[in-house]
Amino acid sequence: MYEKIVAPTTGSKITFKDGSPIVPDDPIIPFIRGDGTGVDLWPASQKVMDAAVETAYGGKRKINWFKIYVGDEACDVYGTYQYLPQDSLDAIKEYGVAIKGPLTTPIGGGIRSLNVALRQIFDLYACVRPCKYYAGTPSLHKTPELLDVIIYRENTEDIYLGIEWPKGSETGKKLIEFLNNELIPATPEHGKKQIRLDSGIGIKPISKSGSQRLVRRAIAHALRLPKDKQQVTLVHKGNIMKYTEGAFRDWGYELATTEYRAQCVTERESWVLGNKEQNPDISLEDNARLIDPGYDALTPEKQAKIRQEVADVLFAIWDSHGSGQWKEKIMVNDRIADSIFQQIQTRPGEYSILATMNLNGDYLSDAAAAIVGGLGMGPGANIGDECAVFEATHGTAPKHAGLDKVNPGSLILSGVMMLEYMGWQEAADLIKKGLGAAISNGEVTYDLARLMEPPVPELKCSEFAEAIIKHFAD
Ligand SMILES: NC(=O)C1=CN([C@@H]2O[C@H](COP(=O)(O)OP(=O)(O)OC[C@H]3O[C@@H](n4cnc5c(N)ncnc54)[C@H](OP(=O)(O)O)[C@@H]3O)[C@@H](O)[C@H]2O)C=CC1
Ligand SMILES: O=C(O)CCC(=O)C(=O)O
Ligand SMILES: [Mg+2]
Repeated sequence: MYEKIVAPTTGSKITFKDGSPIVPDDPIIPFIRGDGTGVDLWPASQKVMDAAVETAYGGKRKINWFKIYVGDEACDVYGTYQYLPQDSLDAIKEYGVAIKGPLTTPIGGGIRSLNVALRQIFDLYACVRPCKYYAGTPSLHKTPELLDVIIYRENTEDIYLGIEWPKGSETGKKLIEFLNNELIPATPEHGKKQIRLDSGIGIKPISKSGSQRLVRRAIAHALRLPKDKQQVTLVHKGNIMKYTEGAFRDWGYELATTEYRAQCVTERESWVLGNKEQNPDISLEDNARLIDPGYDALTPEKQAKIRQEVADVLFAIWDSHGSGQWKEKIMVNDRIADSIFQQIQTRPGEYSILATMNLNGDYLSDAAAAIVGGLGMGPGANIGDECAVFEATHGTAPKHAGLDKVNPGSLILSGVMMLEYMGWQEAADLIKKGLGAAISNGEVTYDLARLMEPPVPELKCSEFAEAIIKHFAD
């Protein structure tokens, strides 16, 4: 069935039911080693995962690894430019859960990202990136321990749809002329705007269905968190891009207040309810004034709209959410993207799940990882309804490739996410314990060692993996 790869002769397939995996004790899991530092990261990470599973289950459970090829390694095996062989796609489709090291994307070249291709081919629409502090991890931030967020980044549209035309191309020019001469003049709100003829053009589509399935997963995750972390923040730049970023926010709220009506309260609703709880006789107008501090400066039409909003909230959810019941619900709020970058630094403890569109989530996940120790501590997962591929937030870090130097923490923690997704919590917990203990003990790779006070010697990538395993026994 495969051209150049052979599946393990022992082991069984993971299957899916209603979007969740059904995992045998001997799953076959395809893995992609990755380019650049993947040569160092993968062996270290596999070793830690195997040791954790063996220690936790004493042979009753075992992962049967299935080596598949994507990226530079694939070209060695399948031939020039064969970066993404059909064999590898077939294997991921067949076995459902896979894990990968980083893959190179040349900037500006003809090759689209292999990472993005995998996410799109398997419709892995939720890119889940937790950023949590492990005790003892050095950080440039003063209070990294307060940050404990999970980024839910939409993974299939926005810039990931990758529809672009270069400056000067025939199609690009045609599109600009069509926009300048027909569509823009036909849309009065665009006034006399014109696109410069020497522009490159990129399309940024944000769909309602794509946004809502992402937010649905984010809210479902929030429901599984402890009470004090049951919050979903919709991140957007809707003040500037109303029909893409603003729509993402609106569709998020719509989903929360329909499908999850019983479980959710929005921040604005909580203000309306709270105002009435404080003052049961409060008028609609005074309530409106409190939820919108600029109320008195608004036009009568806008004021009427806010009074109507207050009336609607009280009518719809006072019985189910009023008298303090809303405090037991998932809080859904929204923040403008630039503001959230400063908020996770100045108020790290105030956020939990951050639901984002694609590009905002890309930036935000690197920034949040930096707070809790850097890209060596940033795990991730790409989750769809019938497939999941686990991988770190960082890339191939080419200047460090092959030196047995970089921090395997991100890929190992991506393995932890995979084990948790499989329901193998005992093995996942062992790794988290070993990793935490190794860091607390100052047994770390260069990236963390350079931040430690007092300084500690650097461990190699492979030595860090061994230190984690050693600390399983603590
Ligand atoms: N999912 C994927 O496979 C991804 C792939 N990429 C691709 O990777 C390539 C390189 O991208 P680049 O922009 O350099 O970003 P990278 O994330 O690869 O590296 C940037 C810097 O982050 C630090 N870093 C990254 N990984 C680790 C680690 N494991 N341990 C410690 N520090 C780490 C290093 O900083 P320092 O040197 O200061 O210590 C490194 O130089 C590009 O082709 C890009 O497209 C990028 C992101 C994701
Ligand atoms: O595919 C790439 O090269 C970049 C992907 C990326 O930056 C990410 O997934 O965070
Ligand atoms: Mg990125």
